[in-house]
Amino acid sequence: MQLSTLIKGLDFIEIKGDINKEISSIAYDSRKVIENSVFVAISGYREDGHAYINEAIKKGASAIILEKDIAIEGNNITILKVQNSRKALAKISSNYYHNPSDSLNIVGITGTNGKTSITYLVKSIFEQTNRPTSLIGTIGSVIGDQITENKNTTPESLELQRTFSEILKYNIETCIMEVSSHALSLHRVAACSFNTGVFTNLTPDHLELHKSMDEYFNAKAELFKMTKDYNVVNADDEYGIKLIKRIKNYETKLITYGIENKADIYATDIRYSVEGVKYVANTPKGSIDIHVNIPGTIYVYNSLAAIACAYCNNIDLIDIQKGINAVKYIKGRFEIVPTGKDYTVIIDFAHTEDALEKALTTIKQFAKGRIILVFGVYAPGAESGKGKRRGMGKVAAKYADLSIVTSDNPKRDNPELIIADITESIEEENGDYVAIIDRKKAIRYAIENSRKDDVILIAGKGHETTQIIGDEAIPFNEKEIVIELVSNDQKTS
Ligand SMILES: CC(=O)N[C@H]1[C@@H](OP(=O)(O)OP(=O)(O)OC[C@H]2O[C@@H](n3ccc(=O)[nH]c3=O)[C@H](O)[C@@H]2O)O[C@H](CO)[C@@H](O)[C@@H]1O[C@H](C)C(=O)N[C@@H](C)C(=O)N[C@H](CCC(=O)O)C(=O)O
Repeated sequence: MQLSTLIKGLDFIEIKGDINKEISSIAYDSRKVIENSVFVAISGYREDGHAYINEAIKKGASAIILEKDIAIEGNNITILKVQNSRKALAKISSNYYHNPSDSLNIVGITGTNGKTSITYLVKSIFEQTNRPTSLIGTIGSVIGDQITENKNTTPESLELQRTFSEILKYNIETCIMEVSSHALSLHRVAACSFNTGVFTNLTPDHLELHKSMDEYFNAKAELFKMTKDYNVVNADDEYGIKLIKRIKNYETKLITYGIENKADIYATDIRYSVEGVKYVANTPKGSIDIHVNIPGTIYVYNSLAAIACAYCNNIDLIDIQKGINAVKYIKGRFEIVPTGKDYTVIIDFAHTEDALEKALTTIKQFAKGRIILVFGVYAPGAESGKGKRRGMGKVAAKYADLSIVTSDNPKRDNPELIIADITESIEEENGDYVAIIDRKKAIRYAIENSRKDDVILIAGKGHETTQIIGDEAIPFNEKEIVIELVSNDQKTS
């Protein structure tokens, strides 16, 4: 592609050199540069891409997009200075793949909780109408039968636009994707055209990046400026209410959902059991019985959000009903591990105070025995860390009969110190706990000490298949570990 075509629509501070040359590819990592690449220098959190410009040139980059004035070593290098390299990367990536998002029907889902589950529920509903549907999110990108793991929940713009173009090659028209607040703040979705935007809720998380709840909220709210057809918002969430006020005069139509407050799509006659939740969904097109195979109030909300998306896409109520019921489980999302024992083991991704409270109160709705909780807190490496650890400890003490406090992804933090912060708060609330640093040993302890009718909740890592200790990602598949440990448990059967 010619450089002039690639940079079409991009705002520059300065252009130096030839823009009519042919370029071979885009790279924002110097290690991925090939002959005639455009290298985009990004000022990151850990590294500054500007420090790698000369390395990129040595590897063959013939054009550089940058934000800072840097001494360039090389001849015939085109230099394009921009205000924001990440935004520029998004725009040129979209141009490179011929703006694929314009040809897709994209549903973008944001909020602290529920994003992954909603993507799976919406995909399943769409598929009842014989519309092949792709998915991009925490568990990976799903295109046809292929699942590709993603480094991030919402991939960097270059990978994202490439994925969109792959989806079109498969003749798939719909893409349901999770849009993280990081992606919005770091402009990964800057050049995307969204048809529907969904807001689930907002509770403290990722404050290491966003610094305050207001900043976190503002990041999420950006999505709703980028949608063409519908904005779908949870009317029961404090920040959902704030968002409704902010966007109600936007041209994009607003559809609300909820249980408590007045909403366009709402649930009545809710019935809970360990097998899931049943309720009546009321929509402007009529009412229908819904059976979600995953328990808890949170799944009433998640399925209502999915129903709202389906409503916005003109899908019949009967297909909505079938689509939701067809989802039997979602990897690492309140996933009941088949053990064949007289106790229950659940794996859930809950890694915030709010999500942990929701998971534990859901279990309270059906548990006949004790609740044994295995959890840790990942290391965000910022001030928010201690508050989060204490908050999660408090929730554990309130709802769990026994907490086994262990490591999550301690990364470079000292796991003993993380655990000490958690157990300090459990003690203050008179909770019962043991501390076991090694996560596998902690799970073993829970299994060995369980009794008939107990429910073991292993929280925090959900679908993840590694544990990050130091800088190393060690293989750690929680579901496989549970199955192995349970098969060694001779206590009950
Ligand atoms: C904190 C954060 O968000 N970091 C993201 C950020 O990395 P960074 O700014 O730290 O990059 P960096 O390592 O400092 O490098 C800066 C630049 O130098 C370049 N470089 C670096 C070394 C070199 O030899 N050559 C070179 O060119 C890098 O390629 C990069 O362009 O930009 C990268 C490219 O987009 C992301 O992959 C990376 O996500 C990291 C892996 C991450 O952990 N992100 C998490 C926090 C995140 O984004 N999470 C959300 C989900 C949240 C949720 O659960 O809702 C997500 O969407 O995944």
